[in-house]
Amino acid sequence: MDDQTLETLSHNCNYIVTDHSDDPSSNCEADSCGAPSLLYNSVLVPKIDVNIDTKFLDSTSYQTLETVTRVTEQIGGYIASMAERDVLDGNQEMCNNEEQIEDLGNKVQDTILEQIGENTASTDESDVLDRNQEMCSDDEQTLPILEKVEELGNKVQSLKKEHAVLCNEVKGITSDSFPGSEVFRALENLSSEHENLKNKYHEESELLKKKYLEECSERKRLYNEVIELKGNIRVFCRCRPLNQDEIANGSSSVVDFDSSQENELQITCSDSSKKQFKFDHVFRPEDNQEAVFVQTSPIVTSVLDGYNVCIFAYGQTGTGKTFTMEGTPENRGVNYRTLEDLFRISNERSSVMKCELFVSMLEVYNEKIRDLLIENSNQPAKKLEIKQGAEGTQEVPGLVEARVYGTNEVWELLKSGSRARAVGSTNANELSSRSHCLLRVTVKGESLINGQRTRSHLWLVDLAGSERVGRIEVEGGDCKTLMFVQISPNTTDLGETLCSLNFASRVRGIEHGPARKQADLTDLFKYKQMAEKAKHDDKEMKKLQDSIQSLQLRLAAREHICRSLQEKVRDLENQLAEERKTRLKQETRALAAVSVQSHQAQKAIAEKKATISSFKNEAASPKNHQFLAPTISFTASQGQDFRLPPPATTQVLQPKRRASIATFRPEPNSNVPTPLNNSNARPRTDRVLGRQSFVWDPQRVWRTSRVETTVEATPTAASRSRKFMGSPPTAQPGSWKPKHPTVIALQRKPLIWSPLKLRGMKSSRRSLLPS
Ligand SMILES: Nc1ncnc2c1ncn2[C@@H]1O[C@H](COP(=O)(O)OP(=O)(O)OP(=O)(O)O)[C@@H](O)[C@H]1O
Repeated sequence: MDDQTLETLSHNCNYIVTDHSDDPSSNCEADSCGAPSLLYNSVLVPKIDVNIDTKFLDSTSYQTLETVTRVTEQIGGYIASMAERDVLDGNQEMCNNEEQIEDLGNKVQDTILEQIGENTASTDESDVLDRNQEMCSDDEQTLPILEKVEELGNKVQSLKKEHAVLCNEVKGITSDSFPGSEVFRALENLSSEHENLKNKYHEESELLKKKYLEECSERKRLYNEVIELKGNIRVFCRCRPLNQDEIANGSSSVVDFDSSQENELQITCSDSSKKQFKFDHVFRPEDNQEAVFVQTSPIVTSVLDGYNVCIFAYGQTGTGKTFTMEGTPENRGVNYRTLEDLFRISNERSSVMKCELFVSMLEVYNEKIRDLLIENSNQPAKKLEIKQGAEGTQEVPGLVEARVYGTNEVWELLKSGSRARAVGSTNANELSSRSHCLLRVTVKGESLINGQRTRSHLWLVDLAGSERVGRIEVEGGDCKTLMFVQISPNTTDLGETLCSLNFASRVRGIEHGPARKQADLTDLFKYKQMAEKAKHDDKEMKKLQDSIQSLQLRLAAREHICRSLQEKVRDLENQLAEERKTRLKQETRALAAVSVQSHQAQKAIAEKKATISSFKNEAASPKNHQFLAPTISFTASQGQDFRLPPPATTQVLQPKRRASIATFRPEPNSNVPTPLNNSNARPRTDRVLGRQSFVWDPQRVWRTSRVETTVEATPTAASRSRKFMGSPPTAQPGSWKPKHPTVIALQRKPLIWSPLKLRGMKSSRRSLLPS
């Protein structure tokens, strides 16, 4: 193929090779030219787009292109088939295919070139030229075909290289790289082993956690014990050096430190006598701030353990209280070092404890409290007061609490507090001598292991000059206290030095109760309030229950009374009814008896009359006139008159009525008060009647007695209730026998008229009633 032909072809053909290997989204979809790209087992087979403008190709070239497409498809097919097979086989296949691909690539290249060459040869030159001209006018951008072919060749080469690399990679992949059933089993074993280990680890970690907590509390306890053994009030004495002026004035020191006697000092008095003082630690003039803090820090650690701590400096003006507590930027004092230490320890414990630090600063001057951080918070001045908080702690409500995160911030706060302190007076030194400066550090801690919360305070106090303070009250509180007694060695300050040392010795002798660990009091207070409320509610409930119980008892008693009253009413009503019945019966029977007797009497009288008339007739004869028949008059209840012979007394025969008498009889062995055994209701003895009667007291009857009738009580009533004593015990209806003498007499002895009896009546009161 000559250059011209190639040039012509380059103008007529547009043959673009596009590499899609960077496109991760490419997949097995074939494009318009049928060149597939494959993604298999993370091996990206690059997709080749061969875009040839077919309008410039004849049928042969077109066939060639088809061949190329087919070949490409074959390559894709090989790769696809390789993908479908086992990787091991695929690996081998890949190696075999490598050569095939190479051959095919060469074949494709040759075929294209050959076909293009043939095509060029067979094409009419003039036609090609025409087309070339057309192409030039249509598309100036078309690349020469040779370049394209070369490019394609390069691509094929680079693909080969890539393929070779991939093959090597595939070779590296052995069957062991793929999970077989054994691998799965091993994995399962591993996973179960892992699970067991996890559980074991969890158990062990729980155990360790528990042990850790125990150890922590033990450490705290022991630490606290050590502090307590040292004394909850510890007194350190610090003597400042003689200053330049004093040295210049030739002043000498009155304080002696005996190196053999640690923690002791001697004061040479004006009379040359020596006074010895002993403290928990004695700092000499040459001891620096660091040495002071080494002794101070153990007590500071207690704050993080949840204990309240108070460190204060006491002493004459100019003895170094402020120097010890605040210090200078070069020689920082206890305040700064304490906070530094708190941050350090809280950071060390950060994995087990969450700590928040807050700082407040106040000044007590002329018995007024001034918030020294108020200037920072742009808040108006408030009247602050010390109040007794929950659990007896001293609180200052409304005091600014600044959260601090680091020592730099603390230093800034301390400086601004000191500035605020100085603002109040034109003479800062004068003010500092008269006022107390208090720095409060609040530590809020929360254990990340058991969630226990603590809230403790560290008070760092720089007191006013001791000579200005009338009296200091050290109260039996629950915090660990450290006092710095500051002294001057100067002879001129001897008096004040002795005063301070004496006071400090007394303070050291104070027996302080054991410090208590401070829980977060806000929660505690809340719970305490709730507990108190619950207690109060319990009490109220108990009271209510008691009153309900007593009301129930009263109600039951009243119900009982009511029931017994109802019972009594019923009994009395029954008794009354029975009595009425009995009385009615008695009267009826008595009347019936009287009527029978009167009837018999009438009959007898009629007989007697007949006898008498016959007797009269007999008597009419002279021999019989010696006897005078008497006249008898007798009045019966039925209105019949029985005339008795004079001078006999006429008596009206009436059925006698007898009222029932109710008596109260005590139950045998009964303590129930009755009219008989109750002196208030004792019955009067009716001597005339020979019976007992009583004064009726309805109330007593209802309350105490049982109503009983005497003999006259009805049998039914008696049988119903044993209250009716004296009634016939076996009385049955109809078998009852009257006891009324008249009735008995009338029943038993029928009145039979006899003149013989009339004779006996002359001298006595005549009666038809049996004696
Ligand atoms: N141990 C010391 N070493 C070096 N200098 C000291 C020491 N103690 C105190 N001073 C210095 O003595 C001076 C007075 O100290 P400072 O102001 O702390 O006394 P103070 O007791 O706080 O007085 P005031 O009661 O008036 O506030 C300061 O200049 C301070 O630097």
